[in-house]
Amino acid sequence: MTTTVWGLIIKWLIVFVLLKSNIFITSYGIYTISYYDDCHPENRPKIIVFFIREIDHTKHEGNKPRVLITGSLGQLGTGLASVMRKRYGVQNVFMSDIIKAPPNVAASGPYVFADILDFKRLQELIVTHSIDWIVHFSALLSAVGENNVPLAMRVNIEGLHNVLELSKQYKLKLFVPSTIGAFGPDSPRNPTPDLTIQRPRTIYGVSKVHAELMGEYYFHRFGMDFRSLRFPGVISADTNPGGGTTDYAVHIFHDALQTGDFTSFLRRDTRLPMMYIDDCLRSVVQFMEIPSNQLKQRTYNVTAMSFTPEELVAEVRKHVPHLKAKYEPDSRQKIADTWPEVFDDSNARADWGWKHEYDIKGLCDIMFEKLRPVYDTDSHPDNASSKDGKQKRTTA
Ligand SMILES: NC(=O)c1ccc[n+]([C@@H]2O[C@H](COP(=O)([O-])OP(=O)(O)OC[C@H]3O[C@@H](n4cnc5c(N)ncnc54)[C@H](O)[C@@H]3O)[C@@H](O)[C@H]2O)c1
Ligand SMILES: C[C@@H](O)[C@H](N)C(=O)O
Repeated sequence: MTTTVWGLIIKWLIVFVLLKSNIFITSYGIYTISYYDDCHPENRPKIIVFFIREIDHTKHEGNKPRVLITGSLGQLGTGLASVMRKRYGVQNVFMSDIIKAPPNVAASGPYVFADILDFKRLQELIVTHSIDWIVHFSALLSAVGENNVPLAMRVNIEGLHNVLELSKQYKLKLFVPSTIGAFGPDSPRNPTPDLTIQRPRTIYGVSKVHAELMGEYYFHRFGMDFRSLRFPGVISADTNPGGGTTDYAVHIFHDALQTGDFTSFLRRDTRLPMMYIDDCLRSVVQFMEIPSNQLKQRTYNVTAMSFTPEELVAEVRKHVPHLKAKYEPDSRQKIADTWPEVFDDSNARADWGWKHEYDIKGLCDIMFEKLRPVYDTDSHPDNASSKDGKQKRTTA
């Protein structure tokens, strides 16, 4: 007999022994199988992969997860959809939001309307498209939330309740990002660990602590696979920030290239944790693919660097030496003064191998590499985006 036939016989003998010994046929075993079912193939133990192949009932291309991203037209969603589509297949990742998608996004893969406050619509999408994971990005950020507290309560709190209930009902894996804004003036600020006092002073922060606690409750009470990462300020070139306290760290790059004049809305010495978007998106994918039993917590801090506006100006001047900078703190200063200065993400690094790639120098290099062509080649400064879809600065 050939080696292949012997291999098959040995494999089936192993399955037979496993079946006989009930290792995977208990209710726990079935749970384990469905759990591994939505893992990336590389992360699956080999025997279970083999066994799943025999009983696989999913119709998804290559057994990849089907993902719904809410609020996907914001700063983080478009990039995450692109990363996940490369990994899981274009047709397996559904972008959704309440605004009309720009042509480049509409042409890039499935995009659907979904108001996070509309439970039935979300339910319909989950059932129709056989969704396995939700990445819940819809939110009003810190500064915008303070300007419209009732709306922030609806979107950030009621919206969360909808995705929690649906994830429980349909046994989905749910990712909800949290933030440095989930801490407050009573938290240790340098460094801020995962587990400490959380008494935020913004509706945004309060809604994120609520999300962390509700998600962890659903995990312990119902076994729902809830996961959350607390992000620092995220800095991106391809998309604009959505109205947060850390937005100055994106504005500076556009201002340096557009006018050479930058006004920081935070004081020169306000230190905040930050991260380049590629690190942020990589952390989401890596974290979502870690087997559930390897996670010691459901909510982890992640970060890459911490700097002040003055330190960022110094680094940006290495690329644009003529940059003029002023510091005119506004209402966002009060928020920043209550947030962590340095984030302790040692648990994420130890438990699931989180590692950032971009420090402040790497961040500035990549931001200028991406944004220079946008400002150099486009002769229409009022256009919000260049021909390749890269965004010019549009927010105040
Ligand atoms: N960007 C950051 O620096 C940062 C840092 C920490 C955490 N986060 C979190 O990551 C997530 C994504 O952040 P972002 O920067 O992309 O936010 P963003 O403000 O850029 O985008 C939020 C999106 O939510 C959508 N939205 C608003 N109301 C909605 C509704 N009723 N139904 C559906 N969608 C609605 C908006 O249209 C928008 O596209 C948020 O939960 C945010 O709290 C972001
Ligand atoms: C830090 C983060 O949550 C967001 N960029 C904000 O400033 O609101």
